Amino acid sequence: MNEAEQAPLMGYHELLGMRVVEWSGGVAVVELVADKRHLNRSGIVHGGVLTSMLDSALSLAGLYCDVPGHVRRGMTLSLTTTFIAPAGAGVLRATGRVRGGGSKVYLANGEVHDATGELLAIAEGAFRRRSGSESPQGLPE
Ligand SMILES: CC(C)(COP(=O)(O)OP(=O)(O)OC[C@H]1O[C@@H](n2cnc3c(N)ncnc32)[C@H](O)[C@@H]1OP(=O)(O)O)[C@@H](O)C(=O)NCCC(=O)NCCSC(=O)Cc1ccccc1
Repeated sequence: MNEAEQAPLMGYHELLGMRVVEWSGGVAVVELVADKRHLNRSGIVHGGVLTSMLDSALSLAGLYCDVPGHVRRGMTLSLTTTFIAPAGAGVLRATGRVRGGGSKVYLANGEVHDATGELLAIAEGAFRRRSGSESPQGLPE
């Protein structure tokens, strides 16, 4: 991915500080540098931050578009997150992979690791592509 492609994809990404750092057909990787704004009262990263990262990585894994100027859009139907270990401030990395599905609905799973490689959370979900976003060519932005 080039630098332009790493720009925040949407206002919510910008708000949380998420960046898409890898994206190809069936796989997406989202990173966030957690600081004190992402922590809960116990001083660990709020589970909603990890869930947001997983929602983005898993959904984007099924929305990769290989045509410049085109985009594929989708929505989350369900997402289940399991929190494995507490996360501190620092680099967090969520990876999502498409595991199956059809032209509209797809199933994905993935996980969040910290910079040491510790597994923090896992998730699986169901997602739906918008009409016109079924093929990798997508639609004009
Ligand atoms: C849509 C459906 C799953 C029903 O499906 P069907 O039986 O097929 O029903 P139907 O034939 O009536 O067509 C439905 C029409 O409804 C529209 N539309 C509805 N919702 C949205 C929407 N959110 N965004 C855009 N459009 C939406 C849409 O135009 C569609 O028409 P289309 O054919 O595409 O042009 C229903 O249960 C529902 O609305 N669930 C709520 C889903 C939801 O809000 N999820 C949470 C937010 S997702 C998120 O933030 C995570 C994320 C991060 C990064 C990247 C990507 C995602």
